[in-house]
Amino acid sequence: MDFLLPSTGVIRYTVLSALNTLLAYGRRSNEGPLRQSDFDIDPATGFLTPEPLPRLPSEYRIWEDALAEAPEVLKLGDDNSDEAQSLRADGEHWRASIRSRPILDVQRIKDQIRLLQRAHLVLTWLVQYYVHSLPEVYPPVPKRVPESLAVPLVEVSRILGIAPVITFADTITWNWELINPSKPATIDNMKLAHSFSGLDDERHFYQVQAAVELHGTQLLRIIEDYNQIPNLDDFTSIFKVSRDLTRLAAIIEEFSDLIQSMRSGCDPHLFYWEMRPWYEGSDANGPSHPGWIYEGVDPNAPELQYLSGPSGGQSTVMHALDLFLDIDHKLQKRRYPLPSTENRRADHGFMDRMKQYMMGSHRAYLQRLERSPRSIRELAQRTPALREPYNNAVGALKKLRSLHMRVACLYIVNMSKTVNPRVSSCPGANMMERQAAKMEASTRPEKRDPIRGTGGTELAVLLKAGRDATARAAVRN
Ligand code: HEM
Repeated sequence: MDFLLPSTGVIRYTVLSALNTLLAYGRRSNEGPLRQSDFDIDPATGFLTPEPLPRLPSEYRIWEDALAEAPEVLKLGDDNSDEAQSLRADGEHWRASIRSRPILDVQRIKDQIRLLQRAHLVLTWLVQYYVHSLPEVYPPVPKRVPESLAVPLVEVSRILGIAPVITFADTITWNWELINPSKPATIDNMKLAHSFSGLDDERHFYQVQAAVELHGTQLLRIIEDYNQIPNLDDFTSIFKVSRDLTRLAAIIEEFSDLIQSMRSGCDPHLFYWEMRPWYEGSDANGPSHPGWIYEGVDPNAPELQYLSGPSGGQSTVMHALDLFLDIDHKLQKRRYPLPSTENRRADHGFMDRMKQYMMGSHRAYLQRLERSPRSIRELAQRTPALREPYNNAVGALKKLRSLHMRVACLYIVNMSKTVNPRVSSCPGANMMERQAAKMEASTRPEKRDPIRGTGGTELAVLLKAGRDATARAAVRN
């Protein structure tokens, strides 16, 4: 049964990863109270950096310049509009210059976390621009990421402990600037730094998610307070926990309102056809499609397993919430109602895998939270006065996941049935393309792959399983 065993690369990576975490956090071997400041979490901005990332120093200027130029000259590879055709030569020139660039050494910035984050952002955006502007070919072939991008990206990612691909951090938590630099980082004083489509819809899409992250700082404070209460059994402590759980339910409802507000500024059709194609990672089309090749990088390098696109599943705030309320996504605990057959079929490793797309320090925060001996669910089970507030928080999270499923359905499942607007400017080809799309749609149920999320997962099954796992956390009276 060799195929069930992890490869030596994976074992090496797991051991190195564990060693890394031990070395970085060894100072706290005698773990004291959980403190956010130990994990590069800012009290005001949470998992967002406290200030906008600085630009890279002059020796990396070719990366910054290429990123500034990309939106001017690159279009999606399947774009045959007149404008795209007129830019084709410029686009090829941009890609050729990326291929001809030297491999820059990142050692000079290896101790400067904000510059490393900026390098990750710039390189991952360049990779997406490069790969998705390549002209489409049939049958599809693996897309090759030039070594001038791939090699430094893998190196920077190793230092940060994050996947070498565009992540939630590169699009949301690091991708902003201040409107008024003399004022603090609040959602009203932030503007988007980079956008693929240039559309207001893309700005809104990022802004809503950044608002959830910023709002999440209140939730992080509740978690920290909970972990610092000296004695959980006295009346004052129970009263505080009860009040905090009630506040937590309200915060989760506010997250839901934010998700709901996506519709007011982000058009589903534009999201699906103009924005989402730029985010796709190596596995977006499922296992039967060829993925990407990182030139100059050992193809067995363990981090190359993590090349999916960005996903809300990479939000550290949402993971912290799940861990605090003890949501069992992996179906390891005996809870009721028992999981449905469809729930069992879901990708139970998804949320765990998504942690590899976070900064090492944020992943370490989650690991520390996971090891916390104080389960709030167990406390609620043995304390009648806490059952209702706990269940209300779980109920609010279940409602959020139901709402999120509807949003994902509207923006992805429904839109996947519409026709790609990027068809040839030639009316004849246009008509043929539409005809082909119609025929494809009519054969869809039997022939098409399942609808996948940005992270390459079977979307509906995954999201339903997450909602049901949440509902199962509720404690019984
Ligand atoms: C247009 C808006 C959105 C769409 C289309 C969307 C779509 C998706 C999809 C397809 C997944 C499945 C996993 C994957 O492969 O990526 C997912 C997961 C997830 N999304 Fe969203 N999402 C949207 C907005 C949000 C927002 C605003 C949040 C912030 C709370 C969020 C949080 C999550 C979380 C936490 C997951 C992991 C699965 C789970 O916890 O249930 N999403 N999303």
